Amino acid sequence: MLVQILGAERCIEVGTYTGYSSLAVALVLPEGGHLVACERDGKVIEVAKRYYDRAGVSHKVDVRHGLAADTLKSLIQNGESCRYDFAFVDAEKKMYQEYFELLLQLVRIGGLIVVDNVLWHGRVSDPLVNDSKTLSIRNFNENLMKDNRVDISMVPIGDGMTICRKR
Ligand SMILES: C[S@@+](CC[C@H](N)C(=O)[O-])C[C@H]1O[C@@H](n2cnc3c(N)ncnc32)[C@H](O)[C@@H]1O
Repeated sequence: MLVQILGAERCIEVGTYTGYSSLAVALVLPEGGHLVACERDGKVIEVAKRYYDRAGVSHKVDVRHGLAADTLKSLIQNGESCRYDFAFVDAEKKMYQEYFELLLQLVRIGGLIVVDNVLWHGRVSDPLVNDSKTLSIRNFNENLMKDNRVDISMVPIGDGMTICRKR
């Protein structure tokens, strides 16, 4: 829905797994739309590709096998800064701040970066839970609150999702 409301044509997904959320994006992209799907696990990529084929959206999805941060850096190096409308982050939790910094370069002003699992099953608000993933997401959330490069809205449904709009 966010992709449709935004009229997005160029999107990025960080963490694709078997393709559920990327398929949701690809299905609402216009025919000439483009989704870069970042995934490190070759086996799940094969599953995702089967679903893209079955849904008739393979021509819209550019699957990049490898570490997502490397893929995002290569997009920046290829001159694609500010050329994306929408990004969805759903991969390695300890890397959220780094993904966000890279995506902030790739997304245009007014574009969205949507970050999944920001409540981390409630652990971020429990001071007794201090494992490394929880700390990373908690710090990421705290940084985002003070970040004047974006407007944010934390949506407390499911495992929590923060919508960030680049200023
Ligand atoms: C929660 S799943 C993604 C689910 C998917 N977005 C969906 O909703 O259908 C997270 C995925 O991120 C991938 N992943 C984790 N760390 C990664 C990294 N550093 N680079 C690329 N992919 C990564 C995992 O292999 C896994 O498939």
